[in-house]
Amino acid sequence: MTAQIIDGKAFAAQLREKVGALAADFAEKTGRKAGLAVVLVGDDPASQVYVRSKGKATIAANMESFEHKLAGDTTQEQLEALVDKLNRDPAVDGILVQLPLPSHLDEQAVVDRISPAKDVDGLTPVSTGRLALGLEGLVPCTPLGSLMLLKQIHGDLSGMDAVVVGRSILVGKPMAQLLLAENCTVTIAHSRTRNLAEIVRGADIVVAAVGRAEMVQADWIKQGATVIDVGINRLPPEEGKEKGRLVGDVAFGSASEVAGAITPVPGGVGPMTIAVLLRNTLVAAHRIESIDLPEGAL
Ligand SMILES: NC(=O)C1=CN([C@@H]2O[C@H](COP(=O)(O)OP(=O)(O)OC[C@H]3O[C@@H](n4cnc5c(N)ncnc54)[C@H](OP(=O)(O)O)[C@@H]3O)[C@@H](O)[C@H]2O)C=CC1
Ligand SMILES: Nc1nc(=O)c2c([nH]1)NC[C@@H]1CN(c3ccc(C(=O)N[C@@H](CCC(=O)O)C(=O)O)cc3)C=[N+]21
Repeated sequence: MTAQIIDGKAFAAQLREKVGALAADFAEKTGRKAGLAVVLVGDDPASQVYVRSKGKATIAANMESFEHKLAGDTTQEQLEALVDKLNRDPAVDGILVQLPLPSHLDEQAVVDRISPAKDVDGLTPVSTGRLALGLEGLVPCTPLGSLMLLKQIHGDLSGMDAVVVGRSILVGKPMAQLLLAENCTVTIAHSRTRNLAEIVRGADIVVAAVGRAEMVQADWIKQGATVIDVGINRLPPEEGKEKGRLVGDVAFGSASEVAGAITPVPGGVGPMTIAVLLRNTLVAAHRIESIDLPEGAL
């Protein structure tokens, strides 16, 4: 049996369509488009993939896109000054600072500076705290997009055993919170975990968010399990090619012989991240303007 390939690209296109229509209504009601500002410092490869896909999708969804590409040697003061400016800018409803930042910068200090009202990445202490408390708020895009895919496949996730590999503030931790809120029994694994293969083998749902090309092997996967591959890794280019292939954190070819359902890379979680980012920007814009979104619209 080969696994169902979860078509994140198609699901994301549907979500972007809905967001785009609601964004057009928003522009009509307020006389302005919802705006998303993206800040990229330096040249992290996964971030470059992200920026490229994002600008176009934002415009196509009837929103405004503001891109700020800063040099790798940008100072903490310069970056914080930009965040302050975006916080004050009435054309900006969402602020996303691409992570990781170059190592000389204090990531948490930059993130803490983002106005919680514009925190479309769900990374500020206010957003993470609200998620942990089960209060509504802006939820990190990749975990929320991954959850949408899981719910589409399974409906109710209650009682399922979920293993999240990775515990970053951007993916692993909020993913675990969302699965817990869906009544999964959640295990969070990381670089110090012993017997990783064995732990993953117990899972009905595996979320791999590590950043290591094809690390999760087929014989780690329980027969029929659902595998969500968050990883975006660029392999070294083959002979005569300029760019290497994009692969996930799961050995897709062999794992898809064992899994019940699996997301591909590309075409899985990545497009969902962008669609949810647009959704979050629209949600933030409505809150900023004190306008209700239609009930259950997104
Ligand atoms: N598809 C998408 O939309 C997105 C994709 N990504 C991609 O997802 C991946 C993860 O991103 P992110 O969470 O930000 O990465 P981070 O580097 O912040 O976190 C990686 C996590 O993996 C853990 N880890 C590292 N090595 C191992 C190992 N050998 N065994 C078990 N755990 C390990 C780390 O453990 P420890 O905490 O102990 O160091 C850490 O918790 C990257 O490839 C990134 O590019 C990210 C965001 C969105
Ligand atoms: N603050 C912050 N938030 C993030 O969400 C964030 C970040 N920083 N830093 C970088 C990572 C990476 N990331 C991706 C999102 C979508 C694709 C994506 O659309 N991928 C396409 C591939 C497109 C192509 O092939 O070029 C796909 O998987 O199908 C990739 C990568 C978000 N990240």
